[in-house]
Order: sequence, then structure tokens, then C-alpha cells
Amino acid sequence: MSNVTTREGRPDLPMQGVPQPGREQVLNLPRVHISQHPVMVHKMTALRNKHTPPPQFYRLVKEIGSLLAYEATAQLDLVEKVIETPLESMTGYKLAGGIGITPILRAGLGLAEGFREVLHDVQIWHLGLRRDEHTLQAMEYYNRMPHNVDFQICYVVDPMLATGGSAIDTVNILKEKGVRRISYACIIAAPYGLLKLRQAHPDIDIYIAALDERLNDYGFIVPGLGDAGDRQFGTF
Ligand SMILES: O=P(O)(O)OC[C@H]1O[C@H](OP(=O)(O)OP(=O)(O)O)[C@H](O)[C@@H]1O
Ligand SMILES: O=c1cc[nH]c(=O)[nH]1
Ligand SMILES: [Mg+2]
Repeated sequence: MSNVTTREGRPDLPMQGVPQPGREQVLNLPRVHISQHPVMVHKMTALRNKHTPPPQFYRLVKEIGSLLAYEATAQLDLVEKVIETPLESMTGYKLAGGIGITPILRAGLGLAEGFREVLHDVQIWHLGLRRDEHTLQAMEYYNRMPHNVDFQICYVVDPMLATGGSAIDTVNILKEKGVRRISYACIIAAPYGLLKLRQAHPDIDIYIAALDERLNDYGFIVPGLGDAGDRQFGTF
């Protein structure tokens, strides 16, 4: 982070002087769900701790992904299913099909695994976006969206909502492709990126494990957890 420099060797501070909303200004935005679950709060502290090594960090991202999935799937459609219990037959319910998950590579991979452990029958639509650390603009480098996106819902998952650029671009890509219903889930959001995403896409639900204070001058979330991709995959 502190070694981010321009080619001329000067520090590059893309968020320096940029006005940012405070937490209180985004706490009550419509269709924004911030987890209050004590198990989530507990796991978040372990995740943020700089002494948590990559294997444990990845496992925590997956577990937090499963907890987020549980909260984000409360409105999913069900269809009837007749089954036999050991005593008699009954009509139960199963999840209606057509669930897509779009992890924003790379850091979204662990979250997608957590979602998959809860939902099982899903398609994974990988999308690679990388944030240029000097300009903070997201650049697309990989796209495995299928031809048929006539699905019930697609969940976009990415641990960090910082300036909001990666999330906004991803939702734009899914909408241009024709995806009808989109939800977004992240682990940590900065108020700045959350407000941008809410304004750009007022029609999506947003699920967050923790809302942090602000972005620092480099565009990193504070207190945050550092670089979610590097910490999952050990590439420091
Ligand atoms: O809200 P934004 O300002 O767009 O920043 C958030 C993005 O930055 C991180 O990815 P990164 O570019 O570091 O790629 P990585 O997953 O390969 O590490 C993160 O996982 C988000 O995708
Ligand atoms: O704090 C941040 C911001 C963007 N991406 C990360 O991985 N961490
Ligand atoms: Mg990264």
C-alpha cells in the first residue's frame, strides 16, 4: 500500500481530498442489509487480524460467504416437491432453480465457494476485474458469462466494496447481458463505494457483513483487512 508510487516516484494518492460520506449517511439506505449476527461479528475480527495467515483467512472468507448467502437468499423462490417421509407422503418445497453466482476475480472466489456450500445447485459466472492502483479504475480481463442468463437471480460476490467501481461495472455487464434480478454481497463496504453503488443501481439488494469508516488516500478501506486477494492467495 505505502509503496504505491507513480512512474516519477511520487506517491499516488487517488482518494486524497475526495469528499466521502460518513457511516451515518449510508446506514439507512434502501435495500441495504448490514449483518448484525454475532457469529459474523466474531469471524470478522479474526478475518481483519493481520496475524491471520492465508489458509485460515481463506477458510474464514468461505464461512462468511455462507453466512452472507443465508441472509441474501431469504427471498428466493420455492417450488413444491412431493416426498415420502418414513411415515407418509407430504408436499415439501425445494429451491426453484436458476441461480447464478458471479465472483469478481480474484478475491470473490472464496465468497463464491461459501455461497455454493449453502446453495449447491448454482452456475458460477466468473468475471475478472482488476483495479488499477494508481487510478482506482476497474479493468475487465476475463469473462465467462454463459449465453443463457434467463435465471431467477444472480449474486455478485466480492469481499471489498471500496470506491464501488468494480461492483458498478460488474452489475452493468450483467444488466447489458440481460440478467433480470441481481443481488450484490460483500464482506466490507466503505460508505463512499456503498453510496456510489446504491446511486448507480437502485434496483439491486446489497448484503454487507460490516460497514467500515472510510477509504484512505490510496483507496483502501479502513480499518478494513488489507488486500483481500493477496490475503486469500498469499501473494504479498
Ligand atoms: O470498489 P473498488 O474501488 O473497485 O475496489 C474493490 C476491488 O478491489 C479488489 O480487487 P483487486 O483489484 O485488488 O483485484 P484482486 O481480486 O485480483 O486482488 C476487490 O476485491 C474489489 O474487486
Ligand atoms: O481495502 C481494500 C480495497 C480494495 N481492495 C482490497 O482488497 N482491499
Ligand atoms: Mg486485490
